[in-house]
Amino acid sequence: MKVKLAGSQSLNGAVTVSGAKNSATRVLAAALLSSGCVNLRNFPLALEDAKAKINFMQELGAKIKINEPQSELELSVPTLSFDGIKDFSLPIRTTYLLAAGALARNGHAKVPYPGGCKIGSRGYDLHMMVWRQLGCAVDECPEYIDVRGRLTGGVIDFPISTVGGTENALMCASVASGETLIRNAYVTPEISDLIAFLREMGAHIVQEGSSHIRVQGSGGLLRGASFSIMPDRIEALTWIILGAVTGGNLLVHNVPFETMEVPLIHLRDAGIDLFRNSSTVMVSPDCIGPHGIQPFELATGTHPGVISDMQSFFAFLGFFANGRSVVFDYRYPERIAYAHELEKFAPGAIVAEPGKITVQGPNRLHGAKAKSTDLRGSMAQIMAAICAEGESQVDGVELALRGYNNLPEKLASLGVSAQWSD
Ligand SMILES: CC(=O)N[C@H]1[C@@H](OP(=O)(O)OP(=O)(O)OC[C@H]2O[C@@H](n3ccc(=O)[nH]c3=O)[C@H](O)[C@@H]2O)O[C@H](CO)[C@@H](O)[C@@H]1O
Ligand SMILES: C=C(OP(=O)(O)O)C(=O)O
Repeated sequence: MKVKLAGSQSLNGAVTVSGAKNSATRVLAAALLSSGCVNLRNFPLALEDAKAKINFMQELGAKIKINEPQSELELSVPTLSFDGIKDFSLPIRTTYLLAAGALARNGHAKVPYPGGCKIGSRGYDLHMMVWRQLGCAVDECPEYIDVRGRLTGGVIDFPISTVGGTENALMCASVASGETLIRNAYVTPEISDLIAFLREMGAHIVQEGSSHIRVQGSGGLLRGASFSIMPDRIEALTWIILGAVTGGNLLVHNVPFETMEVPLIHLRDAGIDLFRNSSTVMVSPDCIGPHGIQPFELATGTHPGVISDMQSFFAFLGFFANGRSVVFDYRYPERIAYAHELEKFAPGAIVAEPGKITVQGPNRLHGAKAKSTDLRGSMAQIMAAICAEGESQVDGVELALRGYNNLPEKLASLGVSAQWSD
């Protein structure tokens, strides 16, 4: 899929941040742990990743009713089995979270190999460790990972901060029999959302300080629940940065400020001062200080810092800064393919080396034809195309649609002229 955009556009009007991809896709899988009915609100139904997971879960046996106008879905799971699955190619990352529900019911899961964005080495050994530590046998078959056994409490000690590993451990431990201790757990805002949902379903999860979690397993399925997905901090940051550089008057609603303090401090240091109340921010030319956008240097890493998924938006912001900005990424040093495509809008402005992106500003961006390489990179290219002088085309934008709910509709409502086509 591609998008053609007329350049030099500003964003005007109001936009509401949708439910977070990195919470919704996890909570959806966690709903498989319930023997009752689960109602999910503020659910980003248009996300490609959500749609792919919903389809796969329906093939497994989940009954899912979608209420599109209300952004809600209702789910119940009379039976759950991998036996009828013919095609195990699932393009999303969090396939491993489909295991817990099946293990709790049948003691057996066939987990599609994890997909997701190609942003560097993305192992799955820690997931196998989780299942093994909780008493299961794991076998890497050609098409899927075979996991078999009765989930039993144990100790899981993560050697690194892992989002997916912590999520998998929490879900498996919640339905295991006995107690599980998760050491060096990594609790992001989206994982706090997952914990809140698991607790709504009756899970006994106690956080001991910031990195130990103790779970008293239920030894079986959990109860039904109703839950509202938290707003997406990455989407919120995207709108704020795009609004700041395009010079329109943009009101962004449903901003989870408490989850993005550090990224906002970096924006303030770069000369972008925001007018905000508890969950809304006004972005307009008045936000930019008298000396324009200031060059900056930052490193992405773990929360509460700037996370790797925000890297491309800061690189994009560097285009407009009065000098040289540097963005380091220690978690995904290979996440630079997009930068070569982004540079097409300002040839010579970006130097991308593993772990380090240098952007020389300020630039007037020119219309270009770019190719999406990953979700956040694709979005940064769309942002550049909106700002550039002249027409641009960004190919492969289904990658951006993996993580931006109703993106074409939201851009159109803000006055951005764009043609989306296959
Ligand atoms: C800690 C961190 O920054 N996590 C990011 C990671 O989450 P995601 O959940 O994809 O990855 P993890 O947080 O689990 O993994 C972090 C690191 O550990 C490695 N790893 C992970 C699991 C495993 O079994 N073996 C293994 O070696 C990965 O290759 C990666 O380098 O990518 C997502 C998509 O960009 C981001 O939203 C997350 O913020
Ligand atoms: C890379 C991302 O997601 P995933 O882990 O689903 O590939 C992302 O959200 O930027």
